This record gives sequence, structure tokens and C-alpha cells, in this order.
Amino acid sequence: MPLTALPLPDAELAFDPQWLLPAQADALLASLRDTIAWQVHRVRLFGREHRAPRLSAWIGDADAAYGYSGTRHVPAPWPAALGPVRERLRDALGVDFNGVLANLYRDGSDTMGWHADDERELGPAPVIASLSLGATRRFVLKHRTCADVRLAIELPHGSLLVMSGATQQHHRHALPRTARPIGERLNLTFRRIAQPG
Ligand SMILES: O=C(O)CCC(=O)C(=O)O
Ligand SMILES: [Fe+2]
Repeated sequence: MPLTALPLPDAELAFDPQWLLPAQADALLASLRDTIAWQVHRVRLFGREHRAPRLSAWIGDADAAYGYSGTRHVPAPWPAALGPVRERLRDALGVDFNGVLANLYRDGSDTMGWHADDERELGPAPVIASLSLGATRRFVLKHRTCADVRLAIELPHGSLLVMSGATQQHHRHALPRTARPIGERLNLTFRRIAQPG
């Protein structure tokens, strides 16, 4: 399916609920789940360090070190299964992504808190391509200053959400916990580190 724009003021969002065919998405999930060296990252919140409530890995080109949540992450090499995905994204979006943050939400109690992907090394208007695999979870965006400007999107297996333009400047986003009994979800956010190092 094609990417279609989602309406949200001060944001630029494009969504394809089925960017990967179900069989492609199944194969990618099975492969990445087992080949990525999952870690518990530390996150800094209000000056205190915590264990992140999910498993993560920073993957990328050798020079694409990435600092977020107060830690500098040296990239793990690209798993072979991500090569074709990276190429297809480059062709579709015209962005040569050099890194990807992988997150594994083991069940509904694993989450991602409110944040923007606005680290300096991503540049002023980053294109962030978010590919979701596994259980469908709700992704929410809210405007930093206009409380009634917000959007919730269900992100199913094989879907692609692209955030670009001023989205990170004006909005925060999160993946809330859910009490529903649901399975694992693996999310990949492809990024371009503009100033490696
Ligand atoms: O899991 C998701 O859909 C969101 C992940 C995210 O916001 C991030 O990795 O920065
Ligand atoms: Fe994010």
C-alpha cells in the first residue's frame, strides 16, 4: 500500500498500515528477534538513572554513534535481514538511514515514555521511519503547547509510520502500557545521524 498523510497540526506524518506483506513481516520478526543482541538500556529521568522498561539495541554504520537518554551508544553491525529494508526505505524516502534503534516490548507492561527524537546529531528536521512488527500497540503524539492537538494510531504488524518536518520540534510521542494481554512487539526506528561522532 502507499504511504498516506495523517492529519496533525505542526507535524508531518505518513503511514502505511501494510508496508510489508504479512509473510515478509513474519520472517523479519522471527529473524531479528533472535539475531539482535538485546540489552536493557539505562534512561535518565529527572536526573536519575533507571532501567528502561523494554529491551533495546542501537544498530548502525560504524561511525553512527548516538547519544540519547544521557548515554552514548556505539552501534552494533546491521543484521543481514535489515539490508533490504534499509534499501527500500532509501528508495522510498530518499534518506540514507545510517542507524536504527530497535526496541522489543515483551508484553503490555513494556513501554516508551513521552519524548521527542530531537537529539542534536539527528539535525533540525529529522526523518524517522518507524517499522512495527508483532503485536499491535497504540502510538500517541501530543503537541508540546496545544493540549488539544493530539493523535493516537494503532501500529499493526508490518506497518510503517514516517515522522518528518517539524514533528519532533512541536510534538512528543509515547507508547503507553496496556493491561490487555498481548504478545511481543518489535519496533525499528530508522534514523540518520547527521554528525557522526
Ligand atoms: O515503539 C514505538 O513505536 C516508538 C519508539 C520510539 O519512539 C523511539 O524508538 O524513539
Ligand atoms: Fe521516539
